[in-house]
Amino acid sequence: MKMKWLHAGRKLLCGAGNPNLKNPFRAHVRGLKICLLGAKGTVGQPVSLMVKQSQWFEEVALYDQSSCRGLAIELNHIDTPCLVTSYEGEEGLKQALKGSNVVVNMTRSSLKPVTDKGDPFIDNAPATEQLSKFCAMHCPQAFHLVVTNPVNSMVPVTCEIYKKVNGCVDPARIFGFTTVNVLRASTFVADITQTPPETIKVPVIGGNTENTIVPILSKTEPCLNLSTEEKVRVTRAIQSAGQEAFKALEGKPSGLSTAYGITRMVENMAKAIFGEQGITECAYVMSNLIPDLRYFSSPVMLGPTGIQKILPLPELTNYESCLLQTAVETLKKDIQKGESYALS
Ligand SMILES: NC(=O)c1ccc[n+]([C@@H]2O[C@H](COP(=O)([O-])OP(=O)(O)OC[C@H]3O[C@@H](n4cnc5c(N)ncnc54)[C@H](O)[C@@H]3O)[C@@H](O)[C@H]2O)c1
Ligand SMILES: O=C(O)C[C@H](O)C(=O)O
Repeated sequence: MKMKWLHAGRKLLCGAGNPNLKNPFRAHVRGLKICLLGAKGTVGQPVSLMVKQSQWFEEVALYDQSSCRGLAIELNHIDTPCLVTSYEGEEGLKQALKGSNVVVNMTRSSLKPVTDKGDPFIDNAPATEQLSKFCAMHCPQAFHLVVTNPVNSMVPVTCEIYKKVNGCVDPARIFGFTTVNVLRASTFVADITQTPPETIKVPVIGGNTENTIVPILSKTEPCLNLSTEEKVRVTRAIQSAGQEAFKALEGKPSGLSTAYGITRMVENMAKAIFGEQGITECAYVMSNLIPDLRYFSSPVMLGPTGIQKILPLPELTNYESCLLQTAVETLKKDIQKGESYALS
């Protein structure tokens, strides 16, 4: 009988769709709310699991066009303090976003099979447009991380929608996710130099597609002596890693390493919100670092209200300058595509 009651009580405490049901024993968790859009997907599910284990979030709000109720119930069986809630429909989306400090857009809206890559922009722009409208209305102050590809165009879509809805956008709070390229860069450099990957830091600038990803291997920390041949080999490996994994995963993106990178990014956002100083991450943001581009990925310093500082471009080698030139030409078109879509 007691077990039954406990089970029923536990069911209620799962709080799927009911954010008011909070366990007072969870109160010691840092009080931030994160909302995960597209939580049911290949990327969304491992992110939900990893964020459930984070000490920085009090509530993890799951939203997807397909119900996340079961996912929330299951995750709440994990005995970490934060509460996972799930929301459905338009009213649910508003509730999911309300009070969120961090929002992650990881949606992919194609009805086509995942193996048919098609044009991810055409597939994904409508959902990003619709969800950004809700974010602009219900949590304009949240740190908004755009994971949905093509990031090069989806960040401009997101920013333009905020401008349309609110008349302005805070460029310090909208981030395009590129961390997975940085993870790959550290790992590949470590492999070639036989060093521990977690000690290697490589700035990766530009954008998030093969010919816009520009690793700055000349500024690797600690300073490493790679031959020209090694630099070219590692650069190509970093640029093509997403597509290689996509093929090997038979038409699915790298869900797990992406989830790891997203968790690192949102935890760093949380630390910055709580006042930790000196946190830098690479992200694709509104920037005037490159005169011809309105958006660019580079190391940025985080603060309690978003990007505190976009770090200056380091001095590049001739090889890196050539890569950057190619990236700039593609980025101009990608940015234009996103802005025109949002303004049409
Ligand atoms: N930036 C990066 O480095 C990076 C890396 C990997 C994946 N991605 C991108 O992340 C996205 C997600 O990839 P995935 O493999 O998890 O896709 P997926 O198809 O497995 O999952 C996407 C989820 O989004 C949901 N969704 C679609 N439209 C929605 C809407 N309007 N509202 C709410 N939910 C909606 C779907 O129901 C689905 O559960 C893709 O755009 C992918 O390209 C980016
Ligand atoms: O989703 C993709 O196209 C690949 C993704 O950006 C990745 O780098 O793994």
